[in-house]
Amino acid sequence: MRRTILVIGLGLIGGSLAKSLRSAEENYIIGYDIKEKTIEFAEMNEIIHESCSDIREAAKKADYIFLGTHITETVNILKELEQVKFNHDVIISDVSSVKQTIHDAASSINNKHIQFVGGHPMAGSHKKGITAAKGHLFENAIYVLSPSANCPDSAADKLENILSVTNSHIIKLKANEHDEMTGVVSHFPHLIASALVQQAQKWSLTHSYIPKLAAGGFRDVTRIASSNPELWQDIFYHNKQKMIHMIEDWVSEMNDLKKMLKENHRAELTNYLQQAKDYRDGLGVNEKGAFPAYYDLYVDIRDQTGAIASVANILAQENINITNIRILEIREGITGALRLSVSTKSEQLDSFNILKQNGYDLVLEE
Ligand SMILES: NC(=O)C1=CN([C@@H]2O[C@H](COP(=O)(O)OP(=O)(O)OC[C@H]3O[C@@H](n4cnc5c(N)ncnc54)[C@H](O)[C@@H]3O)[C@@H](O)[C@H]2O)C=CC1
Ligand SMILES: O=C(O)C(=O)Cc1ccc(O)cc1
Repeated sequence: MRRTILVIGLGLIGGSLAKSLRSAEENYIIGYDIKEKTIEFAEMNEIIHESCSDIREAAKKADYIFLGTHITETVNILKELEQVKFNHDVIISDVSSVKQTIHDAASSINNKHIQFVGGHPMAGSHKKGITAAKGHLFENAIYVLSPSANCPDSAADKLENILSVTNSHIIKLKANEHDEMTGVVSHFPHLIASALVQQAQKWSLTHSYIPKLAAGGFRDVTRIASSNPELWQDIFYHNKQKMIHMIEDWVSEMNDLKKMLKENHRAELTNYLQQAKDYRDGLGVNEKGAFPAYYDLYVDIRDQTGAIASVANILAQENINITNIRILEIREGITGALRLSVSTKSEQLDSFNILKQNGYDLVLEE
């Protein structure tokens, strides 16, 4: 049965969703974006079947509408869709990183044809716009659904059904609990990453070697500081109360650490670090967690042409799919470490054995 799906906002997430939904034959995708260039790109690359210039008219044709815009814009578009004179029921969803604002806006909608189910795919990147969109972006990621109070269960079920093409793992959460948890593991870390970079930049004014010394650890923990500033400002603003609470929590945590150092509580500090390590090491083990399960291997390679391709080829011949690949602190002419991730324990062991047989020096992360 053909389904008409309107995607409004064809950026990184809306574009990725449109691509993924388009891969199911029964889906007919109409796309809208305020940027003309984005629509042209979407049409040229067959991300959508057709574009539209009037979202109210396009909405009338749709069975499902996805809002792929930033949160403030999503609230405005919801108000506009409320005015549409639908002659059938329509399921509307969004992809916003904060759910309570959207939930409040959806709850005040007075249009009997609209069934709203909030959504948030827990996958993305530091990039923005349709050129960064990928059809497989949500594969293996958690996809949160947050149905509004007056929405029938059947709407969430239907949405879950059409989202199955994304190969994500759907979980249902209430808006407030979603915002609290993503506040802790997604929003607040972005704030801290930017603060760490700001601190390094200030110190670098008087310590010129800082950029050269900023190696693996600093790069790992600050990767997300390269994300889209307009988007993250909007996310922090809409989750403001929880962010303020977490900043207060953090200040108190830093004060505890300061005290441990000042008073030479070395055993207490070791214990603090050990507890953090144990919790961090345990993340990713559970397949249903927000961190998809991964199993890592560290391979020593030379910095020379084709080094990565050789490793990838050996694993490809064994039908082993590399889910992530990263070069760690590679320096010219010196042996470098390649971190490979695979998705099962047995693939990790097989990769270890086959690469060892091929003469590679490597370690396996337990
Ligand atoms: N960036 C990420 O990693 C993730 C973002 N999200 C959420 O996804 C949503 C979109 O974020 P991104 O895709 O990263 O942003 P983006 O900046 O890549 O895309 C936003 C798109 O919306 C378009 N747009 C702006 N105003 C519009 C309007 N009035 N009507 C139609 N189109 C309009 C823009 O032209 C752009 O193409 C946000 O609500 C964000 O919280 C969710 C998961 C991950
Ligand atoms: O790039 C990363 O690590 C992210 O943090 C991706 C991300 C960004 C925003 C979300 O709401 C969900 C996931």
